[in-house]
Amino acid sequence: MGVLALQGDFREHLAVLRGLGADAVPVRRASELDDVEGLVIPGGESTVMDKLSRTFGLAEPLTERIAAGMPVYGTCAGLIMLADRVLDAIEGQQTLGGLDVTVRRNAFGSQLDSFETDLDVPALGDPPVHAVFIRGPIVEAVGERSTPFAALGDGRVVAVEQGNLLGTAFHPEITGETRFHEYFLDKVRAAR
Ligand SMILES: NC(=O)CC[C@H](N)C(=O)O
Repeated sequence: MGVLALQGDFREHLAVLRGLGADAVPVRRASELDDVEGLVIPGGESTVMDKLSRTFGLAEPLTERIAAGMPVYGTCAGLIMLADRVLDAIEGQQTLGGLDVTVRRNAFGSQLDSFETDLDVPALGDPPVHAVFIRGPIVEAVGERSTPFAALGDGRVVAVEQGNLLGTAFHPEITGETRFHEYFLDKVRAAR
């Protein structure tokens, strides 16, 4: 398992994955990407992650691996990196793409930039997920190829799935929640 380690909270993801028994390694260059079967893209700042991934020559191989079916789980900025379309992006911001969704960056406005809530995630069962949003995005439009995975009480989509891709607008890696990573590791095993 790889965790994209250019920027953001990659250490937290490595810790959760290792706690689940996965052989998890940081990925900072294209040669390291060749060695992994699945990848987590952490939370952080999507604009910075975008620039660094292009500077370090990772953007192209990442896009190719995603298109070839590598399982990828993106949290928050990682979800933005996976989205095919981004609203409120900065000028010139690019994404890796793959997820047929439109996300809006920093969607919760200044007062609610960060908040926590209990979220029902049908695919994960009980109990509800304690979800922490930190200047998180929202999924404004779910395209034909992707499916909502979780929504807020008002119906706004905050997690999506599309084949081997999974994205959450919040951060399970910082709350002791392991079910998303377990669900994702199952995808990685199934893709072998
Ligand atoms: N916690 C996060 O990952 C924040 C995402 C950040 N606001 C962005 O646009 O990339």
